[in-house]
Amino acid sequence: MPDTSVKYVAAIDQGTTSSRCIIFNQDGEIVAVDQREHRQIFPKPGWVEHDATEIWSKVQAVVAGAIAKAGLRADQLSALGITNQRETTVLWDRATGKPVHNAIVWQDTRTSALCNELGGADGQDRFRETTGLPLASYFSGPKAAWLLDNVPGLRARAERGELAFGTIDSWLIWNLTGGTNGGVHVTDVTNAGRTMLMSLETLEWDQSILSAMNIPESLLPEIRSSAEVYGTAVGQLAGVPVASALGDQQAAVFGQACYDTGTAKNTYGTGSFLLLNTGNRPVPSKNGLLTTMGYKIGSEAPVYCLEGSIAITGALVQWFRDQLGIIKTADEIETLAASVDDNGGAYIVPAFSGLFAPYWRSDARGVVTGLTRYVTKAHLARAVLEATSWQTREVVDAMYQDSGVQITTLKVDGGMTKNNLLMQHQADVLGVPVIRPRVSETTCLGAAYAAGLATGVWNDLDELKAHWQRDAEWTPAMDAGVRDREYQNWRKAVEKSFGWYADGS
Ligand SMILES: Nc1ncnc2c1ncn2[C@@H]1O[C@H](COP(=O)(O)OP(=O)(O)O)[C@@H](O)[C@H]1O
Ligand SMILES: O=P(O)(O)OC[C@H](O)CO
Repeated sequence: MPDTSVKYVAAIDQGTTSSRCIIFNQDGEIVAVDQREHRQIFPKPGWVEHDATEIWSKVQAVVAGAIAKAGLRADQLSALGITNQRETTVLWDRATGKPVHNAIVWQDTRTSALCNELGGADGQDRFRETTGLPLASYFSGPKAAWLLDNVPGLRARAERGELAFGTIDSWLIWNLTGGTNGGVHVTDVTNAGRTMLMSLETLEWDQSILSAMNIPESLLPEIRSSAEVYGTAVGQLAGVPVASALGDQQAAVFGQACYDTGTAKNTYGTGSFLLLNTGNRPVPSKNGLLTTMGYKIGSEAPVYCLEGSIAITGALVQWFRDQLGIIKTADEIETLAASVDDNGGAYIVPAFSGLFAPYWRSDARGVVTGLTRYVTKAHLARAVLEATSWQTREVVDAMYQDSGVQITTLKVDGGMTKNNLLMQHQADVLGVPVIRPRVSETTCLGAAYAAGLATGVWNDLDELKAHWQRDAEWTPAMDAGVRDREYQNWRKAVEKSFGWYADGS
């Protein structure tokens, strides 16, 4: 039976491949977890969609599952926090509550040509000063513009004020708080910051970008902080304050207690996202990173981050398993890779949908290079894992060049961090210790923390920081000469991936 004197906070993590709900107690410990996958829809090469209605059903199911497993009633939850896959774009009809098209997922490349067109003479940097982002198919604004221009009737309906735009946080909050029956249409600064429509300075929609992309403001949600009560849930969570929203990578920053300027975390999932807290001012990037929001607690000053977004890391392990069939489970890759001492000279650059940070090359495609007859599947298994650590090394180098901050330890989380060989290689190629916390579900934890701060479950960041505990640490052991030589090889391999896809779409 749950302890009735303890306060509980629920968090929903709506991710790219699955949704989960985790309930935490006041010590930040997990009480119950429920998780469900949703369909990945691939209508054409490079296109990736989700059914937002299916996502909403799965979210309701995992909330019910987690509450049941915890043996709690909704009225025992002090708050609900939301964290989500970022950039994925939903348009829905305000009157019916139904999406007007499948959601366009962050990985979808259909807007590459539109982005090239929008860039004009300024190219990728046209909106960078205002938004911190290079023009790339990754972000939501061009996805919304594409829908308005390509789905018959949508532009007229949007101009009549009949439609709503949202990233997944907005879609969930609107539904959780009543949908067509009074649902609130809001987003938080971390999600709004990934649309390429928000100014990092004012934290408001930027009129000149809206007009350049031809997006009516009436579509857009109100931008709020990441930790405040947006509304009260109805339905199975009736009465629970919906009290936080954070993009999943920013939620991991919050859950990893990266509250001090100069602290960083890397989350290793489908892709990997390394965020460095740069304090209360945005730091512009000249080296292929994103300047992005970290979080904003109520009326406090916003915190900014530099981000190195890597599109494919864990997804390369999935490809090795599912497309090549060399391993049967993701865990097997460690045993196979450990059966040899090195990569045998082979490198794999997983530019499956171009390369994100620090290159932003939509013309890149994957390469396997350095092959000789000596190379076995075990060497390739190593090359798969090393692709993750080398890509991370490149974004860490870019962080240093942009911010002058030399990362002295790296906090890590996500599904790949259970791979010891990978984590050791990561420490080796960065030359700094890599540390994993005891609660590895840092994304949900961050959303729960923010919701709990907004509702008085926790008082301040110091209290949250005290919950963080080390679980495992890997220290660098590689000879510096070997490391530098291998890094050069990696960079040569990356160059070979450029220019494979001529029109960049
Ligand atoms: N033992 C392992 N070694 C390497 N990669 C792994 C291992 N176990 C899982 N993965 C990878 O981790 C990813 C899943 O991590 P997760 O944090 O759940 O990702 P996401 O939230 O993006 O779905 C998958 O891409 C999978 O291939
Ligand atoms: O859902 P994830 O964990 O793959 O994260 C996706 C990122 O938010 C994309 O920007």
